[in-house]
Amino acid sequence: MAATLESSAVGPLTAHAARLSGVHKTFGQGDRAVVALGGVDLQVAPGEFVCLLGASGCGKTTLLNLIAGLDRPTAGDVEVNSGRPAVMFQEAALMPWLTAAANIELPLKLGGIGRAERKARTRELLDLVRLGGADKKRPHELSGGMRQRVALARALASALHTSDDSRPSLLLMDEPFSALDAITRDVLQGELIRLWRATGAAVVFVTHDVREAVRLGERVVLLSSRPGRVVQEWRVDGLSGAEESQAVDVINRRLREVISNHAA
Ligand SMILES: Nc1ncnc2c1ncn2[C@@H]1O[C@H](COP(=O)(O)OP(=O)(O)OP(=O)(O)O)[C@@H](O)[C@H]1O
Repeated sequence: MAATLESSAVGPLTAHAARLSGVHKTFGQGDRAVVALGGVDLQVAPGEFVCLLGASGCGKTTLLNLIAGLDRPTAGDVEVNSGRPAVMFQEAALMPWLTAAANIELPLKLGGIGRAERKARTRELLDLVRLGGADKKRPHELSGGMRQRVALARALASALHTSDDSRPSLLLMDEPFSALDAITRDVLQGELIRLWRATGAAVVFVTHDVREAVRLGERVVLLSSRPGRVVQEWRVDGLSGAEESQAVDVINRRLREVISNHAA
């Protein structure tokens, strides 16, 4: 993929879309302090697809918020070498009064892109997420899966078109498919892989579903709970069907160990 090949030309100092070094995050103070992250080191290469996996409450969302610049670490460094990262959440969070097309167009408008280019890019993105015929519909007229497609197109609009072209795009996804039924989730996972290949954006995808992490990611990063730390990583790209099932078993076992250690 082009973005992967280009990464070697970027040079060692900038060969990452995001880099976290010794990141700590504590909420509150004194007796009530919650150490959400206790020293996280993580690098995401340009164009890489990384899945963050962990039990509920282990700090996945906190980590994503830090990369997005929505919050600051208590200690450590978060470096992001991309345009403004785009974020996609579990709920589509669309503007209810705007059509599907207008929701996708909004970040382009806010990014100061001219009307003709905006319309053309929106049309391309609608086609990319296979919603060409639903452009004039408002969110309440769409199914949950369609709303997530609009949210995906909007995130891509924001990641790809407000970023300075010399820097890689970064898409941050917080359990974006977890509220969907199994069939719609399966379809959208396939779409996401297709879009990721087509755009070359780096993706950090948060999930607590091991199967989803292995299917989507090139790398799966397991976090421990309270404090959240990187426990183990696996490369999971290019696996055959049987190897993929094996990886799911191994990672599931390790996830259960991490959860039971925490509970003990
Ligand atoms: N603003 C906040 N104030 C206080 N505590 C917080 C705040 N945000 C998160 N926490 C705590 O930090 C820890 C990590 O939360 P976070 O939402 O990042 O976990 P998560 O892994 O995303 O969870 P889930 O999978 O359930 O969404 C939790 O113990 C949570 O209660």
